[in-house]
Amino acid sequence: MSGHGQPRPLTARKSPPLKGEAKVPGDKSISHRALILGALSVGETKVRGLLEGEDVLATAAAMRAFGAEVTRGADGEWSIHGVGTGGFAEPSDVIDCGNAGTGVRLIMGAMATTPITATFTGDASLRSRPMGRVTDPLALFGTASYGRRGGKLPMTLVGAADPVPVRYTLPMASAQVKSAVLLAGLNAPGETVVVEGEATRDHTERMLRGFGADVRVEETSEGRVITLKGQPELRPQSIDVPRDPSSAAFPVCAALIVEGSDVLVPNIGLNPTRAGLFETLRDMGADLTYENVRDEGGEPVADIRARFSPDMQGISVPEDRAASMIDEYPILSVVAANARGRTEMRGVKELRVKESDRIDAMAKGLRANGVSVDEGDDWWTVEGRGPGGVPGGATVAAQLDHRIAMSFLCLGMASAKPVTVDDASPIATSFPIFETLMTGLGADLAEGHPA
Ligand SMILES: O=C(O)C1=C[C@@H](OP(=O)(O)O)[C@@H](O)[C@H](O)C1
Ligand SMILES: C=C(OP(=O)(O)O)C(=O)O
Repeated sequence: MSGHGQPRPLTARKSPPLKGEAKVPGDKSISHRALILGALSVGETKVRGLLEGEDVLATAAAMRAFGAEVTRGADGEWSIHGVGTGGFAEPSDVIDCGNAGTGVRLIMGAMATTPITATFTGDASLRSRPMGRVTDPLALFGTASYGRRGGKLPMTLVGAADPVPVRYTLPMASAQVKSAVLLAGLNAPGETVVVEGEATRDHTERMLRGFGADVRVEETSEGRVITLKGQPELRPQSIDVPRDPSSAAFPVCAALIVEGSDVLVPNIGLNPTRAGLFETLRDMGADLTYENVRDEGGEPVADIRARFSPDMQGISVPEDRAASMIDEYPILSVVAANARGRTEMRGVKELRVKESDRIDAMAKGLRANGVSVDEGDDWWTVEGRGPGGVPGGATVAAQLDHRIAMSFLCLGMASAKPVTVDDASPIATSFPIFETLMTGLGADLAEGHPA
């Protein structure tokens, strides 16, 4: 897993035009959920297009540790024989979720209302991230947790023996916290209610319904009120995972900033709770079109075409869009550096508690490559240098963060001098084919530092 081996420096040089089709892997959020809900239903769930990145493979291993049978067929189709709601067995060893915030937080929720004990850990990045945001609402069900100071992993959860249903208002915009509470509510009697002030990705609600749970969503003056009826018998499903918009963001944005590019990224999930980046790029003047828009398995899907866009202007990104593009701010800032004028990103303090402090990581790396960045607690601004105007030439720290590593490699594809990331190994957590895919489009990526 990333962070356990030798660091692997990777350098991106100015790229010739990027051309062709970029088939990105399956959606990470949907992949985690398919494994977890498959493990909580009785019978066999089949999943095609599962993301086979380290984060999701850690969740697959965890589901085995809780008693589900999880296998991969030779054709790449995954099969999960679940144990039913409340049927998780007590794992005989520590659950290592690697780099995955989504994995650990959703699994904590899924086991929290079963009378078993489990201990969770992860890599150095995951061990630095806050877990209190999940264990606080889980305590309301009757779950006890014992972690390091500040609510950090390693952490032991003792599942509630007599869970009570919960009504919880999210204190921050987080689909992981919302999902943990809903998954815990599955094994509590009565109705569990989550209220979210800002809409976050709704894959858990959609997939719970697909598995036969009773989930109601109402828009009220408080926000979205999600009500789940506890103790359903989940029915196994056959799931086709759409390709990940958060991975699509990299070839799309690289095409917008590399002169002469024209790239088609087919079959991308465009759930409105995930598509904020593409709207923002269009607002900046990007040449980006949706082709063949359709509905697949309850999720909107389209092919995205991105062409070199020399006329992009910096904008002030609407704050209420933040949740729908939260993982895309690092790559947006790379596009912003190649646009004209200032791009302002506000209401984004959640970026500080991701795999790295993403405002800090991007600000340091952009400055080192000749881009001016200003930042406050929950905002940052990037001064555009115009198309191809970034000097480049620096090595940046990826800080065990896949999105930071991929963003700076895309920066290097459009900069005057090469850009190096000190360790590209975290990319395998979410986008294991990133290098092959980008070099297939024409990008110049090479191991090591520039000579
Ligand atoms: O629920 C999910 O699948 C995710 C939710 C988001 O995290 P938060 O819930 O912390 O905002 C996002 O950053 C992460 O990559 C995936
Ligand atoms: C924040 C991310 O993931 P996670 O929280 O699952 O580690 C991400 O993939 O950008």
